[in-house]
Amino acid sequence: MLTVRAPATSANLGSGFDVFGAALGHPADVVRVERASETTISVTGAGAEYVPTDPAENTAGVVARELDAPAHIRIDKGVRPSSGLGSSASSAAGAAVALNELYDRGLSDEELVWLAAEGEAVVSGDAHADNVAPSILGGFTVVTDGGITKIDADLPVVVCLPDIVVSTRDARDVVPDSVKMDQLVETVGNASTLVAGMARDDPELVGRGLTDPVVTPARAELVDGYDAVTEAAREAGATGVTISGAGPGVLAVCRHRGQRRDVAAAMVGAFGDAGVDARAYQTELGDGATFCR
Ligand SMILES: Nc1ncnc2c1ncn2[C@@H]1O[C@H](COP(=O)(O)OP(=O)(O)O)[C@@H](O)[C@H]1O
Ligand SMILES: N[C@@H](CCOP(=O)(O)O)C(=O)O
Repeated sequence: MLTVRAPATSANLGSGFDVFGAALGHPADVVRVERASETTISVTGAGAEYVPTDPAENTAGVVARELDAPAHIRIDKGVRPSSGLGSSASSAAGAAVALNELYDRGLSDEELVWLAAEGEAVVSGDAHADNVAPSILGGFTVVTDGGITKIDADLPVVVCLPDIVVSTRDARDVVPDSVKMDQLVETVGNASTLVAGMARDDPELVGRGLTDPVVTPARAELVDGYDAVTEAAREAGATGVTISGAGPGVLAVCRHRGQRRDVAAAMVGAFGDAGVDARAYQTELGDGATFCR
């Protein structure tokens, strides 16, 4: 039996829709695999009751099928589904890394990213790889058709998760079909600023680069209290705030680790004022999938 811990992730980071992603120090899914003649799946942990155990519908089961690696797969969810924290991607990433080793397939990390993205296609309708890439590789990742670039950034963050559900599939439906030239120029500028910030471990630049004039405003409507939470996080010192992935999680970048407590309390409080229960993860950019003993 093999066990892999695959971290939660925050995709998009505002200006990098379907391109940017970051691995979080916590939470994470733990995926255990054992050779079998047919794939079976069992799920425990956060939101387990909402995760399908039919291998054709579970992202980890799809990975096992694509890799022709049947297994008993046990998933302990640290990442609640429909969170905007790459819940479905963590299971896909963990399964891809674990099954590649279990069956000695010899795929590279980049090949595993494209394989795990096939699992994502069953839940969101698109094989977007911006969650599975950081969950496998760690750090901050840039995914394009041409390949994957990784930066090992050191960045304190808070991710606040309200007690509401936004499915990635629904949140993709509200993304505008086209952008205006001034929006394109602003997005390219912000995305470039963010990448420079990641390369320099500079939270001011990363925070500035989170701003996005197209996708985030459209999706903010799906997250009750989003504007107030954003303002509260900024007042508590965050350098920038955006929707994590497709939401409803909200990501805030902090100047230093000691600031995370105040930012987390401000965000949870603002959600509370909007009548929404929430919890906050005080974390940082972290490692990709790792084998456990
Ligand atoms: N292994 C899995 N873990 C979590 N969700 C899964 C898994 N396999 C399939 N799903 C389905 O994926 C959906 C959640 O994925 P998604 O909407 O992308 O949320 P998130 O933003 O947390 O990734 C749910 O409908 C869930 O049933
Ligand atoms: N680029 C995707 C990312 C979805 O992330 P998730 O954590 O909400 O699954 C999108 O924005 O649709």
